Amino acid sequence: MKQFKEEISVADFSIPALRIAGISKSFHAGKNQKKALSDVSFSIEQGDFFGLLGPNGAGKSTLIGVLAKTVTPDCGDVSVLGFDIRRDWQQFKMAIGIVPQEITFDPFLSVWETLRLQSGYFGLRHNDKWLNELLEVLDLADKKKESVMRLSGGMKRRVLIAQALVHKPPLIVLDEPTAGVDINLRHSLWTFMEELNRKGHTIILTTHYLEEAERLCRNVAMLNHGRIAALENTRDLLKKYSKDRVVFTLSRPLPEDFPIQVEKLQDGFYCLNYDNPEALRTLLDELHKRCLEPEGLEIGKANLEEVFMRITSK
Ligand SMILES: Nc1ncnc2c1ncn2[C@@H]1O[C@H](COP(=O)(O)OP(=O)(O)OP(=O)(O)O)[C@@H](O)[C@H]1O
Repeated sequence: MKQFKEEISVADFSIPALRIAGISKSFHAGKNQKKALSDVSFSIEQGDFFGLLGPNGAGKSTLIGVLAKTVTPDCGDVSVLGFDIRRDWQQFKMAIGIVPQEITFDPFLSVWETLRLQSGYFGLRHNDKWLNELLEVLDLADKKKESVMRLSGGMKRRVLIAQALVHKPPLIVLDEPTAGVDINLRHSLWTFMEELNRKGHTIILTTHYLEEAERLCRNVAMLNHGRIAALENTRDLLKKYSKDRVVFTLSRPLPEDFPIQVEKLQDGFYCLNYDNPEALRTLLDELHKRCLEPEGLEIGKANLEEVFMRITSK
């Protein structure tokens, strides 16, 4: 992935990149009412790489819809870099770029025309230098004149990203940017997002690929049934809800008086969850003392998937 030439200008760092306060939203489906968001509040600092996670139907897209002003909340306030979504809509929309999940383009336009049109939406007339740089960075330069509808799925996704960045928004929201994308493109998109973040953009990422969120996001919010179920630094969350574990196999059963409490998974298979790597050394020493050398040993690291399962099954 190529490097950006231009850095973005940053605002007063004491102002949150995004502030969401008391957002609720219900949808009417016939006689029934579905509460998609219930009193959701959180703030994201400038420069953060933030994961918005949650199972299907948790309310992520509804929240992004609120940011895009395609969903009107029943109550609550939203501001980006201090600009209120209602009072300061012009500044708000200049400060945020949303990469939607759905791929929708005008089928008759080329890549270049799509980006020019989007620039026009923001009133940017002399934007060609930046648009060319975006095409270059996203490896789309040779597709400039091609009709967007003729591009492959992965290329279309890149155009969606370029489209969201035409006005160099300080806050970028990526709704499932890697859904259905092959592993090579996924890796290059990660590099691209990291580069944007390094240049000062605040990034909000929603994804169902939890290893992706674990790798990229410094902080995460987990939504569940429209409520914030966890809001924390990713590493702290891992420490709190997930443990490292070792699964080991023995040819003989563990003696009843074995001093360490381990879980028996099935005959010959045992598991120990631990916080401190010292516990693993102690386990191996105790096994060794009893001439019980493990035949197999597999170490698993704490991961966000486990945290997610615990929090969302509560
Ligand atoms: N326009 C709508 N009319 C009625 N119900 C809706 C509407 N939009 C969303 N919902 C409901 O609100 C809830 C939250 O949906 P939302 O799409 O925000 O979840 P999500 O976390 O984005 O899910 P996914 O991961 O599947 O994209 C769901 O129960 C959904 O059916």
